[in-house]
Amino acid sequence: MGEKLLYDDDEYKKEESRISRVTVRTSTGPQTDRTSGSLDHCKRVDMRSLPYFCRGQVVRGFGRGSKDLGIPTANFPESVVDNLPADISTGIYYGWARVDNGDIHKMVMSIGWNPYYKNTKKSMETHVIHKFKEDFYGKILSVAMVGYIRPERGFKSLDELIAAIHSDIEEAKTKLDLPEHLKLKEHHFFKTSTANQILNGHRL
Ligand SMILES: Cc1cc2nc3c(=O)[nH]c(=O)nc-3n(C[C@H](O)[C@H](O)[C@H](O)COP(=O)(O)O)c2cc1C
Ligand SMILES: Nc1ncnc2c1ncn2[C@@H]1O[C@H](COP(=O)(O)OP(=O)(O)O)[C@@H](O)[C@H]1O
Repeated sequence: MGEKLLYDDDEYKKEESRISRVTVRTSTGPQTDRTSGSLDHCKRVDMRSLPYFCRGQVVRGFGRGSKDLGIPTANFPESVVDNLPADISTGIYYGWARVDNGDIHKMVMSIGWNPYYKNTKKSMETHVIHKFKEDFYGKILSVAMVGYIRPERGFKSLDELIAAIHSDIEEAKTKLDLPEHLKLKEHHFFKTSTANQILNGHRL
């Protein structure tokens, strides 16, 4: 299951044209890496490409999120990852998330190969900033990615990775309180039933 964007009406068309404008500018020159403060040849994400909306069923990952990091991350299936537009860069994003038709919560998401763990498969992993009573494998996760935080990085220790994720969570919490981000909680995307699904733009 790999649903991208689901709308029924004109909103859908408007949003679809915006999605097709998604761009990531890759700079060839040196620029400041916001997380380390060092000069680095890194991808600069054009914020105008966001928000990006997607939806899919939560599948099992390597089980490290809760065990190693104390930060559970819900994984999207391959079909969702493989259908990301090429111009959505890997890296760490923040936004809004909803499990099935539940409440909308703040979230942070990592897209890429988890350089610390040297994964061979690209993944999209969402930490929902909320304490759930139980796991939600198999449920439908809807996310609106609204802002970019930083590129993925390798770390010398697990503690450094954990500290970086906690700092991402704090940044997400603050940024998502901005009016332009708060209004996305009311977006039509979150009002559509998860039962009404479109797979990569085609109604199922
Ligand atoms: C906000 C956030 C930032 C992350 N940043 C990195 C990173 O910079 N480098 C990295 O290797 N993994 C990063 N990760 C991914 C974690 O390593 C990953 O979620 C963890 O390995 C759990 O994977 P699992 O769900 O497959 O068990 C990040 C995850 C989140 C939620
Ligand atoms: N706040 C949360 N954010 C994300 N997932 C959560 C949260 N609370 C519970 N979970 C559950 O934990 C799972 C992720 O745990 P994790 O240890 O990272 O395992 P996995 O590698 O299988 O994804 C999610 O799929 C979800 O069912």
